[in-house]
Parts: sequence; C-alpha cells; structure tokens
Amino acid sequence: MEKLVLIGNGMAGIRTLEEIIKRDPDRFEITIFGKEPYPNYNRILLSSVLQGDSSVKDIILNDYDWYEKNGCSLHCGEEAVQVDTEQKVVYGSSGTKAAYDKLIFATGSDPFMLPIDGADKEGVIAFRDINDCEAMIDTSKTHKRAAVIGGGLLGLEAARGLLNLNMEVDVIHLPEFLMERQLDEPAAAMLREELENQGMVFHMNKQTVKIRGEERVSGLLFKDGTSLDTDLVVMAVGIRPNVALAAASGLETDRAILVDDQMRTNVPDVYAVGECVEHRGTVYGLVAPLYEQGSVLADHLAETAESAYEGSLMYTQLKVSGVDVFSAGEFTDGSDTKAIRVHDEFEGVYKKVVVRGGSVIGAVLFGDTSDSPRLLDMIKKQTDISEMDKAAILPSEKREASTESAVVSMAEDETICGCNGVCKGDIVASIQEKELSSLQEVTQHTNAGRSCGGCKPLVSELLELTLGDAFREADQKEPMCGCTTLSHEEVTAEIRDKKLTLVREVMNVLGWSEPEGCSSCRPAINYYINMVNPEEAEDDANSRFINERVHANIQNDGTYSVVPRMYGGVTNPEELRKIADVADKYNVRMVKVTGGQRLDLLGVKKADLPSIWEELGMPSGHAYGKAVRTVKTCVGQDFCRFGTQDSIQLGIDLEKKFQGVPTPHKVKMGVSACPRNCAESGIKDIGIVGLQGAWEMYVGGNGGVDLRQGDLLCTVTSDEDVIHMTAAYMQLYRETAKYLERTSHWLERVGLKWVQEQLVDHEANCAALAERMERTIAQMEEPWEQIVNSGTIKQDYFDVKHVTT
Ligand SMILES: Cc1cc2nc3c(=O)[nH]c(=O)nc-3n(C[C@H](O)[C@H](O)[C@H](O)COP(=O)(O)OP(=O)(O)OC[C@H]3O[C@@H](n4cnc5c(N)ncnc54)[C@H](O)[C@@H]3O)c2cc1C
Ligand SMILES: NC(=O)c1ccc[n+]([C@@H]2O[C@H](COP(=O)([O-])OP(=O)(O)OC[C@H]3O[C@@H](n4cnc5c(N)ncnc54)[C@H](O)[C@@H]3O)[C@@H](O)[C@H]2O)c1
Ligand code: SF4
Ligand code: FES
Repeated sequence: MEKLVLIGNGMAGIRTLEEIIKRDPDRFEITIFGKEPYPNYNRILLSSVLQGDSSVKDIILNDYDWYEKNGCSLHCGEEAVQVDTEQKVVYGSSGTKAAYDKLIFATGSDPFMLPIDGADKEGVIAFRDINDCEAMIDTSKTHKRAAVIGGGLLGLEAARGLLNLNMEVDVIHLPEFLMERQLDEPAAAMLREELENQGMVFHMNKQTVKIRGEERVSGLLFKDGTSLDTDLVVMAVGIRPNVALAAASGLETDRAILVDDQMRTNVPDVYAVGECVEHRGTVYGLVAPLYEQGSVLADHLAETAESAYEGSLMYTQLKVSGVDVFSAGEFTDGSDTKAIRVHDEFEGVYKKVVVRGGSVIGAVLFGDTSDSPRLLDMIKKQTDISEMDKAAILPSEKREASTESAVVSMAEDETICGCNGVCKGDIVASIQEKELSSLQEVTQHTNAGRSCGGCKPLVSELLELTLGDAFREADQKEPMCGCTTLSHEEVTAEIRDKKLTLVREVMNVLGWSEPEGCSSCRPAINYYINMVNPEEAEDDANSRFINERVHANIQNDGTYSVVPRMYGGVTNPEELRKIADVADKYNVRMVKVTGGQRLDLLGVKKADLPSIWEELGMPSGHAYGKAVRTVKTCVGQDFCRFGTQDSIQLGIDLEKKFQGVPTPHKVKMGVSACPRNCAESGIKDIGIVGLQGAWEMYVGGNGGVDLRQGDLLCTVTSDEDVIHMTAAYMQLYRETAKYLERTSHWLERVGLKWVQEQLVDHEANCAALAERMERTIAQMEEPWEQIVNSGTIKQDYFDVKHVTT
C-alpha cells in the first residue's frame, strides 16, 4: 500500500481524504498531522457556537471513530515541523517520523494580527479556532465591552456572537463602508443600519494605532487621536496563508503555495489544497473552492479521472440572523458593465445584477436573497441573457414566505448547496435511489448542508417536494444533542411510551453517553417530562436555566429584574402604590414600562427577591420563563371610537387562563379591537384582532430579530371560541415543537395548512388538545408564592440566611 501523509487536519485536508477514500478505500495507508488538539471540526460553524446556536460537540465533522474506521493514523495536537523531500519523510513536534509516497500540505491560514503597539496584551485575540471562541465566551462572563477590529464577514459574525453574549460591541472598520470586498455602498449602508438596530456601534474610517492597557487591554487609540475603552479586542482583519513549513521544505511560494491544475507543487509527489494554496494567482478563503480543489486532487491521487481545477467563482453569504446578504462574482460597476437594480426602501430590499456583454458576471442582494441560486447559476453558466426580459433576470417583488417553494422552479442542474457544489438533480436522485427521508441522511450521502448550513431550508423543501407526506414523519431525526442519537421527537415518544417522569431516569433508560447530560438536553428533557405527564412528572429545578430557577431575569450586572403580572396590561392605584413602596425600600435602580405593558423593577439583588415578592403580593409575570408571558391589549370598545370588541376583557381572560403555562419557548399574545392593531397583534405568537361580531386569530408572528407577520389561522365569533382555539393551538405547539423552537419557526416547519387541518378542520382533535391543555393548567402553581412559603428554596437558590418559616 502506498503511504499518504497529510499535514493539516482541517476542512480542506480531511475533505480531500474523504474523497480519496470514497474513490479507492484501500489505496493508501494514511498518516495525518494536526496541530489543533481536536478531530476535524466545522470551522465555519464557530460563528454559530459563538452566537449560541451550536455547541463545540455539535460541530465535529469527523469524530475519532471516523479516523479509526478509515485506517487513518491521526497525530492530534502534533505539528509537522520538518519535511525532508529527498528522503520523503515528515517529522512531527512530538517525535513522530512519517515516511510518505505522496504528501499533501493543507495547512490553512493564520489570522492576521495588526502589528501595532499593545497587540500582545491579554484580551487581544483573533477568531479562528475553538480556543478563540471559548476565550470570547469566557470573557463575556467577567467583562462587558468588546471591540472588533474589521467589518468584514468574520468581524461582523464575531460581533453578532458577542452581542448574543450580552456584551456591548463596537466595530472598528478601516474603509468607509462595511464588507467592501463583497458589497457596494447602498447594500453596505442597509447592512449597517440593520446591524445598528441589532445593537452594534460602528466606527468607520478608523485606523487603530495602539492597544492601551497594563497587562490586559483597556482601550484602543486611533490615528485621528480619538480613543475607545474596551475589555476585549477581536482582530478580524483578514488571514495569511500558512506557508512557512512549505517554503522551508523547498516548495515554491508567493502569497501561498503555488500549485498547478492538479494541485501539484513544484516538488515531485507533494501536493497542496485549501487556504494555503495559490492557484493561477488566486488564494481562496471560502470552503466551496477548497472542496473543488480536494475533489480534483482525489481524482488525481486515486487515478479515477483526469480532472483539472480551473479556478472558482467566489460568492458569500453572511451568517448573522435577521440579515440576508448575498454577494457573488464581480459586483462593482465598470466602464464595460451595466447593472439591473431594484432598491425598495420600504421593504428593505436591494438587488443589483451586473452584466457584461450578454452575461451576468456578478450580483449583490440584501434583504431578500431568494434569487441567489438562480443568479449564481447564470453567472456560473455564463447564460446568454440578451434576449431575456429584465424581470426574468431580477424579479422586483420580494418573494413572500407563503408562495410556492423556490425549489419547484429550479432546474435540475441548479446548485442547492454552494459550499459543497451539490445540485438539485443530485439531491433528488439520492433521495429516490437511496430512499433518504431526513435532512441528516441527505447530508450524509450528498454533503449538502454539511458546511455553513445555509442551504438546509432548501434541502428540506426538496425533501418535502420529493417525498410529499412521507416527509413530515421522517424529517425529525436530528439528534437532540451530543449526548444521544435520539431526536427530540424520539425522546418525547420514549417518555410517553415508557412513562418516564424524572430527568435522570430519561437519561439512564435511553442510554445517554454523558451521564449528567448537558446544558442543551437537560432543560429540554425537563420540559418534555412535564409536558407529557403534568400530574406525575417531577420538575427538576437544577435542569432549568438560571432565570427559571430563580424566577427572575438575570441582568448584565448580575442583579435581577422583577416583573409582577398585570392581567391584560391593566393595573390600579393599589398595585402601583405597592410597586412604588417596594422600589423605594429596596433601592430598585429603575422602574421601566415594558413592551408587553408591564412594570419592570430593574437592578434587584438576588437575596432581596423573596422579600420583594412577599411585599408585592402580586403573581409572577413569568417574564423569565419559557412560558406564556404577556397578553397585550388595546383599550378597545370601552374607550376607543374604532373599537368593535372588548379587547381588554378578552386579554385578561386569556392571561388568567394561560399564565405561566410552560411552552417550548416564550409565548406572547396581543388582543386588538380593530385592524388598526394597537396591541401589535400581527407580530405576536398569538394575535387576536376584532372585527364587527368576530375575532380573527393570527399565529406565528414574531417581533424579534426574525421579524415575521402572523398568519391567519381562523375567524371565530365568541370570546369562548378564542379561548378554546388558543388552548388547542398552544397544546399542539407544546406537543410537536422542539424545545427552544419559537412558534414562528415551528409554524414555518410544520406549515399553516397542517395546523389548520389539526385544529380548524378536525373538531374532535381540537377538543382533545384543549382538554390536554386543561390537565396542565390544573397543575399550575404560583411560583413566587411557592418560594415565599419555602425556607429551603430561599436558602438553596437565593442565599437568604436566617430564614424562619
Ligand atoms: C469563524 C469563521 C467562519 C467562517 N465562515 C465561513 C462560511 O460561512 N463560508 C465559508 O465558505 N467559509 C467560512 N470560513 C472560512 C473556512 O472556515 C475556511 O476557508 C476553511 O476552514 C479553510 O480550510 P483549510 O483546511 O484550508 O484550513 P484550516 O481549516 O485552517 O485547517 C488547517 C489546519 O492545519 C493545521 N496546521 C497548520 N500547520 C500545521 C502543521 N505544520 N502541522 C500540523 N497541522 C498544521 C491548523 O492548525 C489547522 O487545524 C469561516 C472561517 C471562520 C474562522
Ligand atoms: N460567511 C462567510 O462566508 C465567512 C464568515 C467568516 C469568515 N469567512 C472567511 O474567513 C476569512 C477571514 O475573514 P475576514 O473578515 O477577517 O477577512 P476579510 O479580508 O474578508 O475582511 C477583513 C476586513 O477588515 C478590514 N480591515 C483591514 N485592516 C483593518 C484595520 N486596520 N482596521 C479595521 N479594519 C480593517 C478590511 O477592510 C476588510 O473589510 C476570509 O477568507 C473570509 O472569507 C467567511
Ligand atoms: S386597535 Fe382599534 S380599537 Fe384598539 S385602540 Fe387601536 S384603534 Fe382603537
Ligand atoms: S450552502 Fe453552505 S452547507 Fe450548503
């Protein structure tokens, strides 16, 4: 067997090995040197780990079993430090000596650190690997302010993650507008506005000349003499290919290692792939081109095909939730180009398609990227558009969420997964021939969705289109977390079948790999056992998030907030006096009216919480819980001349009925007495709108980062009907959503039509759901009252000493 050595255990190198093994599993005896102490992981999803959507465990692409199963000897945490290309031997930093017949360099890049005074201080980091990600997460627990230098893709994704970690985030950018390598000025301006709305503060045209501080960073000094205080600096100003070892080994380098169309270097039997490569003058920093290189190298080494790498089209998408940005090819205007533009400031949509001769050569999309697969295809194929209608190239309308799925009209050879170069036809063929029925299976067999994950919604749509009804049953197989292979649905089914009522019991009986579980699965299991069996389940407070354990929201300075319940947003002088007294007595830092029409007492010490609740004598507003929180109401027919219904009374009734009912994620409601919608019913999880003699019920609205207008579920005629339908709808959501799935995402996943079939078209089902909701309501207790009356809870969770009960 020939010996193959790979230097660099990263995304490009391991993908190349996968491709070689797929072509000829027995051809090579493989040795790998990997400087990082981890198996190959998805570097792209570090952004998602930082933003709190995945854990490090979730982003491992090839676990240690994979190396063993495929006969790859991995020297994990060992750097290759010398290569003797005469003797054909690689030497590792821990003494490993590996002989090779063929050698691949896949050493990737290092982040570029600005060589300025103070760059070596504690608290100055890059964003490239797991360590950087963990450093940011740890810093956020002890410090408040972060500065990101560089407003490119990486910098903005880092900034979003730091915001999610509750830090105050400043972004320092050298040019005049953001992402200047991917966007033109109008798109960049819209992006800036959106990110400012999300909480980022931008400093444009700023050159950092010094990092201030003693041992640890305390601030930045700019060339124009201005400065900024900060506790953490993340440098995201580009990358530099890692070529030192290659150059020292006699490989020709310029900006990176020079290769030909078969990824050969100038030294016989030595190849290179990935970010460390320069091909025809271009160095790539995105996975799609790197994987194309890997595929060509695999053809060459396994001698399966005579393919050639001829360069790649660059295109990008920013992975920041709530922001849709796409950029491909040549997007700047030139003397020989013309552009089709759509700029709708009302919808927040900007589209530009750049044309040279009769072909599309580039595009920038902001706010609506649904045209991206089609445009990418046109650019790749250099489609002749001279005879095409402008509207066919760039439709001016924003694609509505409810219109026909985008995949229906896609051609068979149109790309669905850009990162991995997988087209619609290949995915459909795999689904049909290999009888695939879940997203995970499609990813396993085709690689679609295995990198940035941006194409997953399209792959799901394709599964649904190909399988029809069989899809809903099947597409539920993503494991709950790294502790189990079971999906959320399978865990719930097991809890139901085996009548499991304790969190520990679930983990034991279902064979959890981590006996203590993790922060992802424990709260989910606790929710499921209580949802399935409200009478018997034993709630495990230690499996709840901190806010739910102490029944108050922890704030960025470690204090808490207290929100008493005010049904329908209505209060009275007596309650207001009690709130004012408590605020005075306990030096509450601020009393604030919330968006849900409540009074929020901010800046409360943990040990004071039980006494405050006792003195208020009001129910908890559940503002901290994955539960029904508020029902916001407009003043309605009693006070407003447009009012058609008594919105206040319905709001109070709804809130009294459903207050605190545990749900997969928070649930907010609104009741407006006419379509003017003063209670913002259109963006609530459940929004009620009064008409003459009827109520419209809207569902799946969301006013947060992923703004979504609710869909009309049904129109009913009485308050009782609204309450009945709300009970059934909420129970359906409780039973079929994954823990931490908002109603808006759940509704998009299961589809409005299916929900209507369960509730509106199926009266008996609707009644059964409402009845199951009643079982949960019957078990509800007032949490603040419980704590006030329990000395042990006060001591265990609130550090309250000398309790007498
Ligand atoms: C936060 C983040 C988000 C990203 N998002 C996207 C995205 O959305 N889309 C996209 O297309 N791309 C994205 N990228 C870029 C993408 O991750 C990289 O292009 C890709 O990982 C490069 O793969 P590579 O194998 O060439 O290099 P790397 O992944 O850097 O792997 C190289 C490996 O080699 C190791 N190594 C180096 N020298 C030695 C040596 N001498 N001995 C042993 N080991 C060595 C390194 O430690 C490293 O583990 C993102 C990058 C980051 C950091
Ligand atoms: N969604 C994605 O596709 C994605 C996400 C993250 C990272 N990446 C890749 O990772 C790599 C690194 O990303 P990146 O954003 O660091 O690189 P980049 O080179 O794309 O962007 C760096 C940005 O920093 C700015 N900059 C340079 N010097 C500066 C200075 N002194 N002060 C302030 N700003 C300065 C530049 O103008 C540029 O906009 C790239 O290859 C990128 O493609 C891709
Ligand atoms: S929603 Fe209609 S009824 Fe209610 S306050 Fe506004 S205008 Fe008046
Ligand atoms: S487009 Fe990135 S994984 Fe498919």
